[in-house]
Order: sequence, then C-alpha cells, then structure tokens
Amino acid sequence: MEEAAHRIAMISSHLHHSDIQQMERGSVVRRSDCRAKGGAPGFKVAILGAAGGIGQSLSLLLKMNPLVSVLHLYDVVNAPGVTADISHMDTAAVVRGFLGQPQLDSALTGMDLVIIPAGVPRKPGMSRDDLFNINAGIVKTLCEGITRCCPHAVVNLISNPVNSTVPIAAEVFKKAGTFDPKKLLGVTKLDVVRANTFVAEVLGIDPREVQVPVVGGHAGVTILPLLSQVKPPCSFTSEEINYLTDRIQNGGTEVVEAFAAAKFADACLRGLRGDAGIVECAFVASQVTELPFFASKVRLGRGGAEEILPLGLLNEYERAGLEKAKKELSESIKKGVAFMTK
Ligand SMILES: NC(=O)C1=CN([C@@H]2O[C@H](COP(=O)(O)OP(=O)(O)OC[C@H]3O[C@@H](n4cnc5c(N)ncnc54)[C@H](O)[C@@H]3O)[C@@H](O)[C@H]2O)C=CC1
Ligand SMILES: O=C([O-])CC(=O)C(=O)O
Repeated sequence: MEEAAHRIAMISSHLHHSDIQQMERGSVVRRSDCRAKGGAPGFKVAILGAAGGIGQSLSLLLKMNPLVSVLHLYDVVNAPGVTADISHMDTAAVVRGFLGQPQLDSALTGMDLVIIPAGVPRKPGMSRDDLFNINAGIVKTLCEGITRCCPHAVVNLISNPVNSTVPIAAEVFKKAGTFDPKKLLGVTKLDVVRANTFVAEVLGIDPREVQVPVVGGHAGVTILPLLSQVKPPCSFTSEEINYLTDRIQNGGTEVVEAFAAAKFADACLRGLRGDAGIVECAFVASQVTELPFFASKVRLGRGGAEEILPLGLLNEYERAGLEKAKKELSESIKKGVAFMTK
C-alpha cells in the first residue's frame, strides 16, 4: 500500500513540478512521456499557438481524436500549463509540450500534420488584414521550422489573414525547395460550418444534414457561399440570400471557434489514412480561377489536397460575388508574396 501511495505521489509531483520546471528551463521531453511509451498507432500532430483561445480548445479536441497518437503543443507562453492540463485526459494520444523558439524544432520533428493557430486575433473594429503586420512574421518563422524539421507534413494554416498567410507560407516553402501545393491548406472550414448552421436555421432542419460549399477566401467579400449548390437542394428568397451571404461573410465578428479547425484536421487525417471520398473546402494553390490561390472543394487523400474540384454552375448573384471576391483576394495574395520577396 505504502509503495503504491509513493508511486502515485511521484507521478503527481512529476506532472506538477518537475515537468513544468524542465520545460521552462528548456529541456524538451516531459518526464511523463518517458513512461508513456508507444501510444496507439496513429498520426503525429503539432499545434503551434496551442496556448491561445483557438489553440487550447483545438488541443483538447485533438487529444480526443483516435487518429492522433502523438500531440505536440507549442507556444511562446503557457505551454507547460496547457500541456499538463490536456495530458491528464484519458485518451490514447501522448502529449508533449514545447515552450518558446528554442524548442520549435523539437516540436516539429517527425510531424505528419502541423496546425497553426499562432498569432494575434482581431479586436472589435479590426479587419483580418489589420493582423498582417504581426502575423506575417510569426507564420514565416514557424514555416521555416517546418522546412527544417517536417518538410513533408500537411500544414493547416489558421492564422489570419489566411488570404495572405497561405501565400507567405508557400513562398517560405518554395525558397527552401520543399513546396508541395497539395500539403498547404488554409483553413476555411469555419465558413462552411457557419454556412451550414445559418442555412439550417433558415430551412428549419438539422445543420448536420446541410452542406454549403463556400469558395474564394477567408475574409469579408472573399467568403463566397454558393447557396445555389446547397444540399439538400432548396431555394431561397432574395432577402434570405442577402441575409445569409452577409451573415456568413461576417460571422467572424460574432464569434470564433475551434470546432471547425478540429473537424478539418480530422478530415486531413482520414485523408492521410487513405479513406476515400473526403471532400472539404480549403484555401489552396489552385487553377480553378486565374488567381494562384483560391478556396474551393478539395478531395483529401494520402498526399494532402489531391484533387481540386471545379466550382460548378454559379448563378448571376454568385458570379457577381465571385468578381468582387477575386478583386480583394488578388490584393491579399500579392501582399503575402511581396512580404517574402521584399
Ligand atoms: N482561419 C480561421 O477560421 C480562424 C482563424 N483565427 C485566427 O487564429 C489566430 C489565433 O486566434 P486566437 O487563438 O483567438 O488568438 P489568441 O491570442 O488567443 O492565441 C494566439 C496564440 O498564439 C501564440 N503565439 C504568438 N506568437 C507566437 C509564435 N511566434 N509562435 C507560437 N505561438 C505564438 C500566443 O502566445 C497565443 O497563445 C488569429 O490570427 C485569428 O485571427 C481564429 C479563428 C478562426
Ligand atoms: O474572424 C476572425 O477574426 C477569426 C476568423 O477567421 C473567423 O472566425 O472566421
């Protein structure tokens, strides 16, 4: 009995004191990981910016995902506390925390999927583009780490402005000679999740039965819901179309959420596993329009976004929206590329 009590005391003292102190001093692997050998077969996933609002919820949701065997949580602040918290969940994934730039490479080495919600979020009154100055540099640094440590990983880029941070990431990867357009995906799933919810509200049905393709980009008018292609097939009055389009385009000013990012990561992992028929909207290098990047439906597979699906038939309202979206998107893409070439 005494021995068992001693063991329990040792474990809990490791988790609460020595692990956290070790991470803060800069050593990488938590002691509890030394005990947590093996783990379930599955994918290795890193979350960069794991201590933030999106990062913490996303960490929790991915710790619950049975496809994840190893979960690396990296941030420049508070990573030890978040890691200790998440690591107590009795699900299979082994969790390790990494704090600050000196531990970035260890956080990234060997990863299959890297999810990036690092950087500053909007305050009321700000546009996503207002975040460019700070987040561009953060994304650049993190992506340079990816080129060094896991150049073949699938990257889910969440940090805003996605319309510019994805082109920045692409330039970093091109510079290092590691760019695989199939593996770089800007996360626009939140637009789809919102669109499904708001459309379901209007139709009075379960949002899980609704599929709305949302194409273009991930800011204001570049978010283009294709309401003519909603499944199950349905029709809307022009008031409903204006209301829904506006609400979907501006949903980010109401609330942000990690649920969509976790759903998108899960779809990427199922693709990596080789599941068939996984189709999601994402902002990717694309030839669907004349722009070098565009969000549309993509088929996810072992190689990432293996096929970019066409936009399908657009009605007049959507064609007008597409022109507006392309104009703004083109500037945001140029801004991202210019950041890397100046
Ligand atoms: N694509 C999308 O659908 C969505 C995008 N976002 C974007 O995600 C980003 C994060 O949003 P929140 O979690 O609400 O912000 P937050 O401020 O709560 O968290 C950001 C985290 O990033 C960390 N961070 C800052 N610099 C870093 C660096 N160099 N390396 C690693 N981590 C670093 C911070 O320490 C913080 O923990 C924002 O840019 C936001 O606009 C948020 C929601 C949805
Ligand atoms: O709007 C924001 O600032 C965050 C985001 O991208 C979203 O919620 O769609």
